[in-house]
Amino acid sequence: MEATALSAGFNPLLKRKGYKFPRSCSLRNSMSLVRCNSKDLSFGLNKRNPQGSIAINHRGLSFKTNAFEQAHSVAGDCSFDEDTTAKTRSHVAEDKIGVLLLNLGGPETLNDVQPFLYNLFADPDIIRLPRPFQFLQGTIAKFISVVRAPKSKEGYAAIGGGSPLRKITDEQADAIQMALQAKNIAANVYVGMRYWYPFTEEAVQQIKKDKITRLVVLPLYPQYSISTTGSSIRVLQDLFRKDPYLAGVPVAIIQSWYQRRGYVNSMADLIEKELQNFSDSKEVMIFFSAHGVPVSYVENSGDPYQKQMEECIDLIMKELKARGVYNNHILAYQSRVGPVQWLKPYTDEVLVDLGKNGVKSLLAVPVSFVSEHIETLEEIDMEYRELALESGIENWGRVPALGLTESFITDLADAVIESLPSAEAMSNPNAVVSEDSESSDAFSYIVKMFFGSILAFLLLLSPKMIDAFRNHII
Ligand SMILES: C=CC1=C(C)c2cc3[nH]c(cc4nc(cc5[nH]c(cc1n2)c(C)c5CCC(=O)O)C(CCC(=O)O)=C4C)c(C)c3C=C
Ligand SMILES: [Fe+2]
Repeated sequence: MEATALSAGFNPLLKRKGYKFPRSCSLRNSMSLVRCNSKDLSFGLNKRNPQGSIAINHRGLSFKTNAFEQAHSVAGDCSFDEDTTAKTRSHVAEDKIGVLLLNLGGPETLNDVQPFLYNLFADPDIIRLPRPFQFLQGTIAKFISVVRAPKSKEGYAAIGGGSPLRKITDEQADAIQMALQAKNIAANVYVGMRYWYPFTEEAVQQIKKDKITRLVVLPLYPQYSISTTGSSIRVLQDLFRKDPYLAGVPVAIIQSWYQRRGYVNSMADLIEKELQNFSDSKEVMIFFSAHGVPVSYVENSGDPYQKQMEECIDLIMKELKARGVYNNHILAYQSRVGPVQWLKPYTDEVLVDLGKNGVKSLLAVPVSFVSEHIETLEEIDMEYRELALESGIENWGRVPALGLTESFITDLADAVIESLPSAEAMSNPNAVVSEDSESSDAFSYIVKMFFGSILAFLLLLSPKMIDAFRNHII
């Protein structure tokens, strides 16, 4: 896991601070620190419960923890040194802790689809225009969102008329809050979406209202990409810099967590379980399908997404091998949009090739996201399944998203706890992004803007471009 304080975290490539955290921590907090509704919580130390276990039941979810086990080590991999443990303890005692889950957001009704797409394409981390053309971002976003909306609406209509992302993320927030309570950490867990309600701005307002004094930011993307975690953190940075209260709140950002044991093991559990549904389980091709990003992100902007994705798959496969599962596997990228090159190989092309090459059984594993969403429920379950069956694959399976899997939620709670001591206030709230010297030449700027606008509109209106945005299905 990489956790960085807010001031260090916004450009992981340039400003990595080099924090190193253990995979688990030892906590010696008093149980009296647990604050929650007594109906939801029971614990005690008596003859019937000599381990001092704590059971929490809340909205149908339940967690158990062992107070004594916690007192020594949560998972036993390794533990914080005395100093870090003492710091964690003092934060828990003195601070009002908040956890902000960052996610993408999704349209809840078909009427939301076009404005949701507008928000997405208006994000300069999604459509990255050269500086002289950035004033066109809103217009281009409007244009693409209108062109793409009908196709997108079909997809959302096929999964029940809207994205399930808000509901699932709220449930994950509740579950993480309870898992933290089970580990003697009282925290408020907030959800901040990038492109739809509840927006990150709303969550941040609530954090301020609640007078949170220490914040952990946990993006719900296992791997870091400029287009996902990077984009959300940029928004957060702007909000924190502008506000004197927030600028002083110590913040820790967990940039990526695909390498955590709890995550890797939970993924391996799901894959192992799903393999059992095949009669020829040893012959099944494990097909990891990740959301793509344009190649330029990786090659020109240093996006670590592809490297992290490959490492993530290696870790999961190593874990499976350690369990005696030796299936073949492959990684491909799905969901490309627009006319540029995306990370290869493309999921649809690989499925066709595998079918041609005689693969008969295939287990699809969505790996870049931890909730069910349009790309698992529509793109994988419907479109790719159909394509695979047409291409000669006879047995198809799909691993569910991690969602509320207990071992996974518990591990995220551990990640939060481990990052608490590293939280730091923004060190330089007045820092402003330096102006590009290019724009100082006013005349050349105006000329570029004028011809740029004409060129951009000609390009955008070309039939090839319209088709690329309309038909590359997400
Ligand atoms: C790690 C996950 C994701 C990456 C990386 C990512 C990059 C990325 N996405 C688009 C364009 C679209 N994404 C859309 C939906 C969508 N994207 C992700 C995740 C990642 N995106 C999720 C989980 C979702 C679904 C949300 C939901 O409603 O359930 C869409 C809209 C869907 C559609 O039109 O059909 C678009 C468009 C780009 C351009 C990009 C990288 C630059
Ligand atoms: Fe996306």
